[in-house]
Amino acid sequence: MIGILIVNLGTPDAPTAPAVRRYLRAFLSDTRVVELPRILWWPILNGPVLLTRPTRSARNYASIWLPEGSPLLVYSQRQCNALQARWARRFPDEVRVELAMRYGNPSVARGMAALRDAGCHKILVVPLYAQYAAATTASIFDAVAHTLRGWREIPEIRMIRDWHAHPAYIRALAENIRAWWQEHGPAERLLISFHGLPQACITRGDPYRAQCEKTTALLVQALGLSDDQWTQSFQSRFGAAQWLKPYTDKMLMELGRSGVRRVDVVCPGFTADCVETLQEIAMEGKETFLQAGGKVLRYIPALNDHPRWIDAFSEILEPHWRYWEDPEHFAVSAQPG
Ligand SMILES: C=CC1=C(C)c2cc3[nH]c(cc4nc(cc5[nH]c(cc1n2)c(C)c5CCC(=O)O)C(CCC(=O)O)=C4C)c(C)c3C=C
Ligand SMILES: [Fe+2]
Ligand SMILES: [Fe+2]
Repeated sequence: MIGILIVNLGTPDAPTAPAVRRYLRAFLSDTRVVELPRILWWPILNGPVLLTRPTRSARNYASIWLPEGSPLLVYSQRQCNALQARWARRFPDEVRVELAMRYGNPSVARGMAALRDAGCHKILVVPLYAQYAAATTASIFDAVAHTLRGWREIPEIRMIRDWHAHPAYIRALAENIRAWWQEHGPAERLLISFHGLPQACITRGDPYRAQCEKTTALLVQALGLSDDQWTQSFQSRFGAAQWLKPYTDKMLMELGRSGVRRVDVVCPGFTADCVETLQEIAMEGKETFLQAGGKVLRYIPALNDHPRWIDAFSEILEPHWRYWEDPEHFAVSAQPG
């Protein structure tokens, strides 16, 4: 049996300040996420950040919470279930898909143990991020490695690094947007917004910005947009440092002020809708745009568990685990040196 561990960021267990505090403490204690020396960061985290942010954040989560739970968890779980169902039809008893969260529940340790207990000796780790950043992708690798420290027999492991330019991903994004326009009519401007990252991460070598720009270029080309029909920006700034620019909120203000009346926003970096898309863009971003003079802001939903994304995602993942079934791969490594 081959195990597929799909890993997303994580989300609070409840839309309450204590649950958000627990989640933020785990998230923001990660040295991959905040790269400041602990002696500087610890008092800031345990002081202003964890005293004030959980209350405000909990309100944001409450405004988008689903009956089944946090949207990030609900949509990520549906993606896993759909992948599992799809593969169970085509390759009975060959693959087992588990969802894990880097911070909070269900944990990486639990997901790995579930795969081990199901008899998986080969595990493909899939961070749910199309664009690579050390803060997100590499941190998932850390969590997997940390879990394996407690195992005597470790499985064969592969990890997908990113899929920012994969034709199936670009096609799914483009079809998603085209279907939206067919149903709701076209917009004046498409704003393509990615999660931000501190500028210093790029200076230190993260390929994140370049990968976001590549995704945008391919998407715009697939949609056949001319340069005056789209803009790209980065959202979700955190803290006082410089983040990637242009900032999404500033861009929405500028668009509103410059007389653009109708803007559609799409967030290709998020495969599952979450507080950053449903609250920050669809609610807060909309208010910003309208206050600046805009008339209509529409948020185009993420790929979530739409069949066109499950098709594309399985196309992206299959070569990575079916490689284990390919006798040629073993023949190469078995050649006498
Ligand atoms: C898509 C890729 C992501 C990158 C890159 C990323 C970097 C990053 N994020 C923070 C701080 C916060 N992010 C928060 C939420 C959040 N971030 C991502 C994805 C990326 N983050 C997602 C999918 C979510 C949503 C989680 C959910 O529960 O819905 C939050 C928490 C929300 C809040 O309090 O506003 C923080 C904080 C940093 C510092 C960082 C890079 C260094
Ligand atoms: Fe984030
Ligand atoms: Fe946010």
